[in-house]
Amino acid sequence: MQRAAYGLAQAVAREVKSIRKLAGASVTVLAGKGNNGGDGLFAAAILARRGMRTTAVLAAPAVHQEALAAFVAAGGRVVQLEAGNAEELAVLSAGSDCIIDALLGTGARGGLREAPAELVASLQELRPRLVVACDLPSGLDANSGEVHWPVLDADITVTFGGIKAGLMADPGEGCAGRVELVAIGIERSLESISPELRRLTDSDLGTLLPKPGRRAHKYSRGVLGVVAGSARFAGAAALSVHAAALAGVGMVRYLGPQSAAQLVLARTPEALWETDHSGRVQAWLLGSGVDGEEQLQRAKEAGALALADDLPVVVDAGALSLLPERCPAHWILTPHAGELATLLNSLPSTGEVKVTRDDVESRPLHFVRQAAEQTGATVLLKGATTLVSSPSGVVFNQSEGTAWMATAGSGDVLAGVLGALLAQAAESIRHDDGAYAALCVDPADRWAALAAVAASVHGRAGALASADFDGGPITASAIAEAVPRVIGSLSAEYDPTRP
Ligand SMILES: NC(=O)C1=CN([C@@H]2O[C@H](COP(=O)(O)OP(=O)(O)OC[C@H]3O[C@@H](n4cnc5c(N)ncnc54)[C@H](OP(=O)(O)O)[C@@H]3O)[C@@H](O)[C@H]2O)[C@@H](O)CC1
Ligand SMILES: Nc1ncnc2c1ncn2[C@@H]1O[C@H](COP(=O)(O)OP(=O)(O)O)[C@@H](O)[C@H]1O
Ligand SMILES: [K+]
Repeated sequence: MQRAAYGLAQAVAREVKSIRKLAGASVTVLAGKGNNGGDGLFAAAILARRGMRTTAVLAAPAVHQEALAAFVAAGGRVVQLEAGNAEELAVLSAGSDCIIDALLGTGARGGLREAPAELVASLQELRPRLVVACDLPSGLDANSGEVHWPVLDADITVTFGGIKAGLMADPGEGCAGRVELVAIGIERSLESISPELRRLTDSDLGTLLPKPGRRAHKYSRGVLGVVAGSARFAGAAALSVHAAALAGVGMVRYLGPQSAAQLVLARTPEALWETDHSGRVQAWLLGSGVDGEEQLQRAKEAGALALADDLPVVVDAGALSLLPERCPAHWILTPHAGELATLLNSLPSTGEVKVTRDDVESRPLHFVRQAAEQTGATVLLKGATTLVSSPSGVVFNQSEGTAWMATAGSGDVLAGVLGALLAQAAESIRHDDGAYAALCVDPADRWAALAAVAASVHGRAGALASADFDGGPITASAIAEAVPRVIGSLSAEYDPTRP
């Protein structure tokens, strides 16, 4: 607890010092009855000894006794939160330079209630200057990222021992601000426990991104078959094929109506327009912008071929309704929240109660796992944070994008990038050359890891494209155009001397 409190106090001191002198600056700790409150009070005691004016708002009649004693001994002021004074204490707290949210930690069941809930709701409206959450924002479920409102949005969350899943999955991630990890000496015992959520780092991405060997040719690089677009949604075909080409695929075979093919070829003359399914491919991309019987039929036939030949498939948008009874893990479904709800409702194993888009947005981690488990596929759930669940339940989570990416066609670009990576990497995934093993990715979870690479490349490309316009808006086409730069710079991170 002392290590946790020390780490928390250091972070608060550093942040406050970046705005004003520490001595004389004020901090208010909101302390709950459990150990989380104890951490907050111990941290505030350290800050009081460093000359800060400290106030503790006690949210329960009895709080951590030793921590409270240390806080009082250090000169801290104590006020008791009661039924009638929540608003008054919210105004008092909002006046301080920093608020430490130590109401609830990992031991919480459900969210804040009564006076603490009132306090936090009022504080949120008063827009405090700086909020540092102790371990996690109070009201957030550490394991699922589910949020029980009200929650005080943190600028920084100082978390202990390991980054909790709930800090990396929406909607929790959206409340946590920047997450900083403080080591408290229990990490070794955590190593044996497989992490709930995993985020790939720059060098992981560099390691997993496929690279052409010196003697590569276009067929050995991987060919992607694409059934996307339709007369109505021709743009989806053009975007996904172009993105696949920019993500380094050896070749694209496009299957679709002539009107869409014309647009595809005008945009990407490198692609081939095929009128039947006879050309060999290493992976399929099915569904983006697919509409109408004829194109759905093409997607269905390609899906059947993929099953027969054991080929990996990206299943997007229109093709999500064409799943076999049980998918292999190398079928990667790419729904957004609404599509995931529809998909779950179409599965006999979901049961009577219908899942809504809101349900998925409130508990994305839960539902992405459920979909992967029920379908057998790898499921990539799109959103501000993208979650990829392997059917084993291991989840990767990437969140490098920008909200400007919420624009039409952005998902088609992601599908193209993922298809391109699948076509290139299918062989090396099946016969790992050591890259996945080096990153401790189980064989069963390699498809999910590669899908996470695609999500990460896509998110970074969006951020880079927006940065080109000083953080301004972007089109889906601009995301695609930035993909080669992202792959180039990440590949440079790859250190071939890694074990
Ligand atoms: N190795 C470790 O684990 C380390 C842990 N550390 C720290 O400990 C924190 C976890 O501490 P914790 O277990 O005491 O839980 P925490 O959330 O502070 O309080 C739970 C208490 O609150 C109550 N309560 C529950 N739900 C409630 C609600 N909705 N609304 C109101 N009350 C509610 C419940 O009481 P009950 O409902 O049973 O009366 C229970 O007694 C963790 O986040 C980290 O900061 C670090 O020091 C480093 C090492
Ligand atoms: N707020 C956001 N922040 C970051 N990325 C986002 C955000 N909203 C959406 N995205 C990303 O943009 C893409 C949108 O895909 P999708 O909903 O399928 O759009 P479309 O069907 O128009 O192509 C996904 O990759 C998603 O992760
Ligand atoms: K907290």
